[in-house]
Amino acid sequence: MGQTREKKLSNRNLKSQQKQQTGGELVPELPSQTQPAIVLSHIKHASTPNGLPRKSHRPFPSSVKDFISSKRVDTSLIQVHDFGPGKGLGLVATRKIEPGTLVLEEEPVIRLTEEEERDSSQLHDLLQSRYQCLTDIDKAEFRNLHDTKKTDFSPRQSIYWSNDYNLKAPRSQYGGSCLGLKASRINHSCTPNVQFSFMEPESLTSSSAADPVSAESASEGDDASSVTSMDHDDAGAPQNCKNGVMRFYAIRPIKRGGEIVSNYDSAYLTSEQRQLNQRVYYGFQCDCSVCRPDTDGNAISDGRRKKMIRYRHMVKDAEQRWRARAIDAHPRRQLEVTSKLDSEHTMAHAAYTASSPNISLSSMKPEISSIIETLECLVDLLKREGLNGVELADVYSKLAKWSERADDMDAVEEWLKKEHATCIIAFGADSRRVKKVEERLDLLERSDKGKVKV
Ligand SMILES: C[S@@+](CC[C@H](N)C(=O)[O-])C[C@H]1O[C@@H](n2cnc3c(N)ncnc32)[C@H](O)[C@@H]1O
Repeated sequence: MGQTREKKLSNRNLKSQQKQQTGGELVPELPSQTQPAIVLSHIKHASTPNGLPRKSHRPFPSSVKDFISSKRVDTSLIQVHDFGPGKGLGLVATRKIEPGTLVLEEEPVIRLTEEEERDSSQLHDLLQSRYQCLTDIDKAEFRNLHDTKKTDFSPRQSIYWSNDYNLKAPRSQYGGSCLGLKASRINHSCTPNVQFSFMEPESLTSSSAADPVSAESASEGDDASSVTSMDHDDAGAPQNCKNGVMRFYAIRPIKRGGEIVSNYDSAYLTSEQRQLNQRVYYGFQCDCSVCRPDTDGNAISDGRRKKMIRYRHMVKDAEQRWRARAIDAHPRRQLEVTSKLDSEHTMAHAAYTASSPNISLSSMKPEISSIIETLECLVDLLKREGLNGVELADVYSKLAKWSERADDMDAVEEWLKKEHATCIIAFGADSRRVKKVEERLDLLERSDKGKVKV
């Protein structure tokens, strides 16, 4: 059934969607080096390491160490390559890598919570003290990392902000950022072939060692975030093992010698917007296949991205209208299957029920169908752009939610299954997001595809 529907969806005429209204954001943007690079001077690299960067000798907190060793990441899959002046070092595949392969997993050597990041007066001292805790080998590796020479910052901070990954997510208790010595060598592409995710340390000790939902899905329809594409587990407080684990899963086939690339920014930007961000924040000009100006690839991709942005706005607007109506009509009576597990968002997800006196399903059906079609078009565009990671998973999640609103429980199951398959590839079968989708599928099964009363 899935195949047939998928085919049907991808053949839909996109034109009708273009006429619809626009709105806000959908997917939280990806890993990011968030601080602006004001001036870029010549970047001096460490001499090219032979093979992978040296293994960190920093003692891992035990649960992190056990977790990482239990994953058996094949560290021979990637090696450092020098791309020369400008781009500098990067990671390349030593052999063909299939989607769903865990390409890199490491504990960040430095982690800052959002609260720590906020206090700029303390940041210099804080980073200095975190740096001082590193082993001599890690200190040397840190000093050799790429430095965009951010003029407003001390040298340590400049290196940190040139290489950190943003961990902000709507439901993350800690947020902030982190820096991994190996992950820092991953270059950017607007069509990434790996998906970044992050596991808070407490999730590593639980039986379902897991990670979180993406910032996008964590907000379930609250598309305001622009922090993209993370799997983020944030329950409980980091105590003994405070740094968590960074993971990068292949989301597209990577050929032998192919570069490992992640997206530093949102996928929902035109090439002009991306280039501006890259210049201002990261100090480079991307020359990936969809960025090279005056090429067919660039023009086609830009056309798709513009539609993606518009459709995402349409969905966000519809979500806001839905919530406003649902909360007015019936604040707490029912949770949707697709969001039942997001207890924090109970109010926000209170939705239409047949018993609701103020909303009639029939009056909303045309709007619901239109949003479902818009989301289906978004799936098609994301696939054409090769954006097979969190962006795709998040749109499947929304399709399940809107299908439930349409009372089409067969479709809910179908979309949840697609989200499940996508998340296994992008975040790993043991990820928290995969577990959450499995719980939703179980719930659906148990409720015999009916709605679940709270
Ligand atoms: C996190 S570092 C990545 C590793 C870095 N190339 C190195 O030598 O360590 C980010 C920096 O790498 C360079 N970079 C990353 N992606 C690039 C791309 N697609 N094209 C050109 N330079 C890139 C930029 O200088 C950017 O500020």
